[in-house]
Amino acid sequence: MALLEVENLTVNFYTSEGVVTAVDELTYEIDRGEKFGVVGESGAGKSVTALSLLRLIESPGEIERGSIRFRDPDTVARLEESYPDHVVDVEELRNEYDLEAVIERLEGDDDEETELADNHRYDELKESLAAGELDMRDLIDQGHASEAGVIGEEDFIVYDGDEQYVELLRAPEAAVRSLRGNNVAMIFQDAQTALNPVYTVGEQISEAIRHHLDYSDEEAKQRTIELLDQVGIPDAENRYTDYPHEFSGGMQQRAVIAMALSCDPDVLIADEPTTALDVTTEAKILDLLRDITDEFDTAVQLITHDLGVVAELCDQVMVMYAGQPVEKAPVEELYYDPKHPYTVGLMSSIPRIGDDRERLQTIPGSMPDLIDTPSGCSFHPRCPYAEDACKRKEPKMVEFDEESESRSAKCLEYTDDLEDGVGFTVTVEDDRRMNEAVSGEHHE
Ligand SMILES: Nc1ncnc2c1ncn2[C@@H]1O[C@H](COP(=O)(O)OP(=O)(O)OP(=O)(O)O)[C@@H](O)[C@H]1O
Repeated sequence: MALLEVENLTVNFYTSEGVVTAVDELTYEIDRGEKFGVVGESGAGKSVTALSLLRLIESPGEIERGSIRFRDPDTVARLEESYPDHVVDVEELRNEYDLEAVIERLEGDDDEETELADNHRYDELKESLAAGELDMRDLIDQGHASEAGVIGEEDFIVYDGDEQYVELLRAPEAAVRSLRGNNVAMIFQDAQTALNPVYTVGEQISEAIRHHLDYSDEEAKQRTIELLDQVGIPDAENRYTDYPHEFSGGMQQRAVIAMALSCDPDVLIADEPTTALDVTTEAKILDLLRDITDEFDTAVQLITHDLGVVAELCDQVMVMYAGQPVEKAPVEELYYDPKHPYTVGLMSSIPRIGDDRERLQTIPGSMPDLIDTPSGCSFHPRCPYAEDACKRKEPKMVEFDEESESRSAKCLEYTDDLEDGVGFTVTVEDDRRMNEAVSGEHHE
């Protein structure tokens, strides 16, 4: 069972120009220890997704709906001790409530103005119920059980038989704060903004350790020195008292990684962790991230616009476009056999390490306006293979049986809705892997 499950996550920003849907019904999961890459151009919704996991979306942004479930038995037990009145037993609710009656309660609350009526969710629920596909768990996870008053708005610890998890989106703020750092930590692209220039690097890491763990000053210092050593800071004991400006860019990023790992989180979110670094340092930092997160069995959600970086670190990839995933696959399968034209476009723009040529090709056009996303497939205005159907029909995420279960892509090609189909070919030479990916004749 996955450690982290994100389901139908939708995040809007209410701007003066209109409502920006930055993340749109996003679903994915990450296993314990898995290295999960999230790739896409600027504006795809990668950072908003990451900030949602930490519940750090600020006004005018709002997490509109969805579920973010964190399944770690120790964490469930820890939080249950502090929040014994926020526990839900799904089995009891199944016995107590009739699903149809719960849905009727929602209808009873409804007037024409409500969102539920607006987006036909109520009808969808009824259809799923009629098809025998709806369970109390769905109503809980989709937020309807709390809307209908079946559970409290902050009932976030869920037991269902042997399963147990915390629902981040219903957790009280103090519980979320205890998850941040302890369970889900984040490193940002720019180490300089993460490190405070007026404190020594060592003090800052020690402070993070003391804040989360019950360590004395001396213990925290020893742990910091160990960590600095582990992330490859030479002469860690003496460098403990250095200020951030006395560290090189690569060393600063190593220190930030040490700080993020100091409390042994289950998930580390790394948002473009190597963008500010030169190519050689980037490779070293990615190696370090892989080794050290393997050692601690930490799951990583790596956010980047660069498929080359994903190849260095990740097992699984999700390609995002305009707030939605367009393709998910194990990393090797994605590189050797990409399914979505956007993925192919991204691959074409991977520069080869040591190659000073300009990027081979870039995808023409830019990310659409997220206030008024294009009809049908949101990638169609930029897609070299777009047909009329792509303007009209929104593709579904199609799972592929023939390979691994975790492969899927969102293109009309895979529901046989295209007349000519997508015509790219990808050639990859073994020793050069995906850096030689070449898209078909359509990308001139
Ligand atoms: N504070 C905000 N106010 C309004 N819109 C926002 C805000 N933050 C993000 N957005 C919207 O959300 C979209 C997705 O942003 P996000 O930062 O997640 O993209 P990204 O894929 O991480 O891109 P980048 O690589 O540039 O960080 C943006 O295009 C923007 O329209």
